[in-house]
Amino acid sequence: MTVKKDRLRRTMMFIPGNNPSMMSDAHIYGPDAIMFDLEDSVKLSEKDAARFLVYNALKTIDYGDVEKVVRVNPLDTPFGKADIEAMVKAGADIIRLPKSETAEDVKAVDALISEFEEKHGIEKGSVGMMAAIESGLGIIHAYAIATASPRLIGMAIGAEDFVTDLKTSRSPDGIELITARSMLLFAARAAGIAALDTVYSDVNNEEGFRKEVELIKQLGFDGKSVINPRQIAPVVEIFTPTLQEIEHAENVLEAIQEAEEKGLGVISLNGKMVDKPVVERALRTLKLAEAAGSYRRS
Ligand SMILES: CC(C)(COP(=O)(O)OP(=O)(O)OC[C@H]1O[C@@H](n2cnc3c(N)ncnc32)[C@H](O)[C@@H]1OP(=O)(O)O)[C@@H](O)C(=O)NCCC(=O)NCCSC(=O)C[C@@](O)(CC(=O)O)C(=O)O
Ligand SMILES: [Mg+2]
Repeated sequence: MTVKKDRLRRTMMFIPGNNPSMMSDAHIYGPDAIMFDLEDSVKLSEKDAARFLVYNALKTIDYGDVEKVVRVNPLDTPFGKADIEAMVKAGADIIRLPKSETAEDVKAVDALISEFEEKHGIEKGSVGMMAAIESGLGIIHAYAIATASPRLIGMAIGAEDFVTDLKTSRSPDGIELITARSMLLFAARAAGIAALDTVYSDVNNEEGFRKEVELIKQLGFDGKSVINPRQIAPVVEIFTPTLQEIEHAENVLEAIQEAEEKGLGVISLNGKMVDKPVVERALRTLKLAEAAGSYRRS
């Protein structure tokens, strides 16, 4: 079995790897994925303990359908290799590499995952990967990174580190991130993998959060990392097609069927042109609605 590339990944909720109470309840809040963090939310003195905690959580807690992602430490730290071995052995679905800057960074992790799959009797190729880009150099290499391993299910931007690298800070409208978000998105789409947005750190600012989710959805992202259960519902709401959008998509499909019966490739629906790309978008709307459980194909 290879890793499932096209499942819903609207919300990936970070949990600090040294917080057992969050680990035991996280799936109850209904994220699409849980992202256990062994990297920046865990201080150096707790790295080994956090790895052990996450290992045990993966081995003993039934997270149901929620995807289990682990953000490991980079390989240029003393923890990266041990993190990867423990998480592959524990049954993580996806290994997330932070601060990816080159295709070689991704290839090195891919090779270790292969080694540990074999060593621990895990099905070859079944552990997926995500690469997080958090620097200007990473963005410059985005397409090479996106195509560096068949294990990659997606690529994410890590905005807090990224703006630090840029020598700026995050603003309410996110102007400093617009080019990087777009470049990451182009690379992900060209490689056929998911594009996942970064965290919004001001958890009490729901209005600002919603604005950011609407922006990244409009740009084309597939989902967003969240850091708190309160951030899950707004993302799901914004990423789930509305009844009006579902109805419109159905009307588009009916209209194009009518066009085909008449031997036409283009037809007008309420004064607007319906052609192949419009049909593709309608199909995607219905697929998203179906995956979100708000639509069933008749
Ligand atoms: C933000 C805050 C402190 C707020 O605390 P608060 O106390 O105000 O939370 P409350 O809302 O009061 O919690 C109500 C109930 O929910 C429970 N609960 C809360 N959060 C939960 C959760 N995440 N998972 C499960 N359960 C949770 C809580 O235990 C309580 O349960 P209970 O007591 O039973 O009622 C807290 O959420 C938190 O620590 N978040 C995780 C932070 C984290 O992981 N950061 C690292 C990743 S970012 C990074 O590294 C940057 C990056 O790399 C990112 C990139 O790459 O994109 C870059 O560069 O940008
Ligand atoms: Mg970061």
